[in-house]
Parts: sequence; C-alpha cells; structure tokens
Amino acid sequence: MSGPAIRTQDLSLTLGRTEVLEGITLTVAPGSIHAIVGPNGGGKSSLIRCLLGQMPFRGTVELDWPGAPGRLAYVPQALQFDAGLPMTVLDFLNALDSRRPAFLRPRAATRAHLLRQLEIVGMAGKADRRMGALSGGERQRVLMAQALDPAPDLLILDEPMAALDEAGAALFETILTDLRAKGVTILWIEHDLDAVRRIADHVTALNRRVRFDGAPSHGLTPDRVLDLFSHRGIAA
Ligand SMILES: Nc1ncnc2c1ncn2[C@@H]1O[C@H](COP(=O)(O)OP(=O)(O)OP(=O)(O)O)[C@@H](O)[C@H]1O
Repeated sequence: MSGPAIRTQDLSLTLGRTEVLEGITLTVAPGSIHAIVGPNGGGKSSLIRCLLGQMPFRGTVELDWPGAPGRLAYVPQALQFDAGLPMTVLDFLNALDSRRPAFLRPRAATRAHLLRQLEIVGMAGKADRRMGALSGGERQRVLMAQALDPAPDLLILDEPMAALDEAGAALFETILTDLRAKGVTILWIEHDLDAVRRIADHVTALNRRVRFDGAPSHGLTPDRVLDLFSHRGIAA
C-alpha cells in the first residue's frame, strides 16, 4: 500500500473574527515528504486540523488513495500529561491498541511488540516510566511510536522534533525518509528549516495565505525566509 495524494481547494477558516486561513490551494504528492513552514500563529496547526476534519473550514479537502483507504496516523504538537497520572509508557501504548479491551495488562507477545516499537524511537529502556515524568523529547518519541504502529500510509506530524536533542532529530529524519521509501505520504509541520532542506521534497510556506509552494531549494532562500518570518508577508 502507498499513501494518498492530498488536495485542498480554496480552503479558508475563520475563528471568531480571525481569518486564520485564506484560500489555501495545495497538493501533497503521494509518497512524498511535504513540509509546512511559517511563523507562529501562521495557521499551520489549523490547516492540519482542517485536514483531519476537526475545524469548520470552507472549501474542499480531498484524499486520493491509490486503492482502499489506508491508515492515517497523527503526531500532535507536544501533549501534556499530569505528572501524577498513574500510566506508564507501556500502559499508554497498550491502551491505544483498540483491538483489545482497555485496562488489561498486555500479553507477553504484545509487551515484546511494544518494546520493539519503543526501541525504534530510542525509548527501549523507558517502557515503565510514568508518562507524566517524561521529558518533552521523550514524550515526542512516545507520540511518534504510537503513530508508527500499525504502519501508517499517511502520516501527519505537527512539529514532531521541537523538543528533540540532536540524536533524536537525526533518528526522526531517518524514520521519515525510510517511510517515504515505502511510499508513505508525510505532511510535516516543522520550524527547523535546515531539516526541511535536508529531507523534504516540497515545502509550503504559510502565513494565513500560501506564501510559497515549491522545492525547498527554491523556497527557502534567505530573502524569502526573512520575508516570511518578519511578517512583512502579511500585507502581501
Ligand atoms: N480555537 C481558536 N479560536 C480562535 N483563534 C484560534 C483558535 N485556534 C487557533 N486560533 C488562532 O489561529 C491562528 C493560527 O494558529 P495555529 O495554531 O494554526 O498557528 P501555527 O502556525 O500552528 O503556530 P505555531 O507555529 O505557533 O504552532 C493564531 O492566531 C491563533 O491564535
């Protein structure tokens, strides 16, 4: 199975009196890494929430699957967990497995499988830590682990690397490029423009409207980046 194309046509979103997104028309190619960049408050997370059907947008969103619809996985922007929540990393991953009744302890085979998933994101030794006691980067690794199992066909990521150390960011880049090699479509909000230059096939720069849409080598020139993040672009 490979991932879908995503097409939005004239997508707009108004929240209260704020025009958050205006006339967004873009195409995400199947099996590509498509980055969304832009300043804080530029509408990146809102666009993803529209794609996920969580916002009352105008316009259209189309997912064009090559066959039957596959699995969509989502890594949200850093989640908070109450420090006292009596739930370990393993409990958390186990509870997300909707094929089993909630609150049962994992069978030995399930536990071994989940430990392997944690190993992929560099969390093998931390399965019995409480979720609330994890660092920001460790939490992001766990959120990535939940997205990778079962294997996704479409992966949507909202700043997955924000709290990661250098090794973690390098590991995530490898995970994303490996998934692309398998045909997975990846839509990826990212602030690290060097990471986008390294691995994205395509970048959309967003600040309420689409400010640039094309290859990272063309879109992320110093002038364009300055323009995008200096808010001069808002008046454009
Ligand atoms: N529920 C809401 N009600 C009103 N305004 C909202 C709501 N959610 C988001 N906004 C506004 O929409 C704008 C876009 O927010 P969004 O979170 O999509 O930006 P972003 O590009 O993801 O920012 P960041 O890089 O900081 O994560 C912001 O000005 C925000 O205040």
